[in-house]
Amino acid sequence: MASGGGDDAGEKRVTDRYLKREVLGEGTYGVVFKAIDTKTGETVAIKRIRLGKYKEGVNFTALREIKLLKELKDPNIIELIDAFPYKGNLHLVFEFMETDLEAVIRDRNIVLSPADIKSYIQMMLKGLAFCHKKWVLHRDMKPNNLLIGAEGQLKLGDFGLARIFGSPERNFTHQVFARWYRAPELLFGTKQYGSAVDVWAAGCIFAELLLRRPFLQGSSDIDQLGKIFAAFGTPKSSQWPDMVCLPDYVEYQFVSAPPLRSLFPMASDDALDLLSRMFTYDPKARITAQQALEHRYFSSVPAPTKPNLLPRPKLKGDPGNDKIPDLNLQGGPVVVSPPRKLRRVSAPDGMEINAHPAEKAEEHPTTGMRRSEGMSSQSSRIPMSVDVGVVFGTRPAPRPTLNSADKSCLKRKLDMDPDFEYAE
Ligand SMILES: Nc1ncnc2c1ncn2[C@@H]1O[C@H](COP(=O)(O)OP(=O)(O)OP(=O)(O)O)[C@@H](O)[C@H]1O
Repeated sequence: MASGGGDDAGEKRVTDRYLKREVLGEGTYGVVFKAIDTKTGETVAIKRIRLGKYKEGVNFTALREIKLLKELKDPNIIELIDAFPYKGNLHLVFEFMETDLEAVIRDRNIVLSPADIKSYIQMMLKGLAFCHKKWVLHRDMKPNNLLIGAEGQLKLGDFGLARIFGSPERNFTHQVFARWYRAPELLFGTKQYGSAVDVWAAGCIFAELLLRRPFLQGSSDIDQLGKIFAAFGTPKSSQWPDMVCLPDYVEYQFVSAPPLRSLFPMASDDALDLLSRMFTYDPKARITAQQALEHRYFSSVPAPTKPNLLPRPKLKGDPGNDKIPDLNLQGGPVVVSPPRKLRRVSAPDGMEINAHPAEKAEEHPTTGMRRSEGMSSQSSRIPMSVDVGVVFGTRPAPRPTLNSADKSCLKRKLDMDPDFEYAE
């Protein structure tokens, strides 16, 4: 996993129980570091969430949900071992995982066989199906949230955290997920969504394993829809009747879908069939995680590779491991644009998408050129080529603060280690 220098390398202990080791990295919610659980001798990963930045306080719902996550135990879900406040931060203790699926996909020395891909997808769907059965949505499915243990087992990480803490860059309810993994109903602004959004994202991850690059790399929400429509065709209202009622729905120029086989030339017929069901436009008609597990793709040959036989990416500290370049394959933080109305643009060959004036003035991620500055009308067409992920920066996050009442509540509410002494 990622490693790096710590901002508090001098601090050795997190409570009497956890002995701190190196920083593993920093994500949306805060710093993650390695630690030793002196009670069990196990290595753990502690995610430190800065509560000081939260404005509205950690409410009872959040505490209840953290408690719920602690009870969410499944072989394909990262275990939340413990949760406690310490020095004004909330600490979430997870089982330690060696690497993640993004590292596997990016490691050019790894050849993934169809059986390996099947194994990863099966483990991902098992974790997802378990959580959906318990009425928990993930809402941030992407390859670097799929962690891989020393025995090759894949586990879903960050489950439910998007719901509990939200995300600094995703202020609106439908702005969950990194953009490339966002379902079309979210891009059309739905506020009422269900487990189907996780299945769409899982389909994107399946596609990414097959292609070894992110599948639908939109550079803005509008562009993301354009990428989706270019791949699967513009949805007809007969395919997705509720689409026209969605808050940000606008009519798009009709684009017909290329054969799915042309997008995934190496995939088996069964893999393509499952993919097409995971990418069904109407969330109500989209296959569920449980149904996907029962799809013939998993019972046909080849059988999924056993987790302990899956290829292992080079890890930090492995001999001869070069630094993996940071390609920002996830697209980075997502900037939320104010709600906007779209206007239609002419479509000479039926391939242009509707573009908003603000969209047209957006800076091109790689050329730095503004769309309105001399980019030909071709540039607003839905490109089928792959863009590199873009980070446009972040904006300050409104976050709840933890007041003393919240702190004592947190201490009471979390099912904490009886040995733990709360210390400021
Ligand atoms: N259970 C774990 N075991 C080992 N490393 C972990 C664990 N959880 C997270 N990490 C590592 O810690 C770092 C930060 O993880 P975190 O989940 O906070 O953010 P992220 O996944 O990098 O980004 P985002 O917050 O956008 O999902 C990453 O390098 C991640 O791989």
